[in-house]
Amino acid sequence: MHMNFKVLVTATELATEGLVLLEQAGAKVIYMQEPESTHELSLILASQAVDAIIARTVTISAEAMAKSCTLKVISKHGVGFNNIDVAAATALGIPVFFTPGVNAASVAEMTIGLLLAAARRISWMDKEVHAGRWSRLQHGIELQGKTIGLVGLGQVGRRVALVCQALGMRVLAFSPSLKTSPLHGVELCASLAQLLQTSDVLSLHLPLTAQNKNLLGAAQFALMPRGAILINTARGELVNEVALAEALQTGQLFAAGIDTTVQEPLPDGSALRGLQNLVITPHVAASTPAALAGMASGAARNLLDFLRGQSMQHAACANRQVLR
Ligand SMILES: NC(=O)C1=CN([C@@H]2O[C@H](COP(=O)(O)OP(=O)(O)OC[C@H]3O[C@@H](n4cnc5c(N)ncnc54)[C@H](OP(=O)(O)O)[C@@H]3O)[C@@H](O)[C@H]2O)C=CC1
Ligand SMILES: O=C(O)C(=O)CO
Repeated sequence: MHMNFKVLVTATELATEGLVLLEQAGAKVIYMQEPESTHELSLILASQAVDAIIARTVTISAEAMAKSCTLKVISKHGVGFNNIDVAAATALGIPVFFTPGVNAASVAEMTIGLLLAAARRISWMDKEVHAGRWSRLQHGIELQGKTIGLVGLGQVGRRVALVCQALGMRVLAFSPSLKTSPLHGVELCASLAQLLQTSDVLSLHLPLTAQNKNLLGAAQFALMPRGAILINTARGELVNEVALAEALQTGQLFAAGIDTTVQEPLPDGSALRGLQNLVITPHVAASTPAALAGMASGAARNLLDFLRGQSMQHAACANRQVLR
């Protein structure tokens, strides 16, 4: 069915695999010039008849949604929909769809990359050698025989668990809704505190919600064995960044590897800037061609199916009640 409608992508581009689906359906696709600008988002929604948003990382607030009289559906390009005010969308009868699983392999691979880079000080040594210094005294640590604690054991966490087992690590996990472990050899902890106390490495793989903002701060780092490693490819706001910087400076943490920060892009005055034992990437864990294709086509398909009035029974929806 050919339709006449407008889709706003909150980025400067969309992978061809999604774009083709939209264009074949007759959509006019528009983009943002500054993908992190809430101001630009509001301006577009106020001035153009947008029917659907494909949401990347910019905040989609109640105020922004209220600017539009035509918005019918929000389709998250990815998994973590914490940047979307789902309660406000629900009040307006707007469903929020997302695309579980399609980026999990890429995110798990980045998690392992950050873990190895942090444990073996790879990024720091690389900079040293490029700068003409042959520094061989910064010993990294071996992971075999160490314990990794996973907070969240969903699509990403499970993949990370399997690779860590192959590295010879003991794998523990905390996920409140799990009563039995879904993976052979992965032991469940009864509480986050228990996980923290027993983990040489902690890796975050849970969604950000209003309840778990600042899940990790000074008190939680103090519970961990001295010299532990933190990996965060989930969301920056799960971690108090000032406490993280201090733990890295005092040696309470040996190193950290993070792909997400509280504010993105990382602001000039951030406590995290310049720390030698911090490996940091700009929220790109899911930015491989394979994952981008999966997210773009999944997000496009979700909004098209919804606008065509098809059954959304099998689609992942953050506010399924509006579909009834
Ligand atoms: N850096 C990046 O580019 C990317 C980041 N992400 C982030 O990673 C997160 C995980 O992704 P993914 O594995 O695909 O998501 P999943 O939904 O598959 O897994 C999340 C898991 O976390 C569990 N969980 C929920 N609340 C808690 C809690 N308080 N403590 C411990 N576990 C909890 C969930 O359990 P239950 O379902 O029972 O509630 C679920 O098993 C996403 O929410 C997203 O924020 C994801 C993709 C890309
Ligand atoms: O899928 C997600 O949650 C992402 O962060 C993708 O960038």
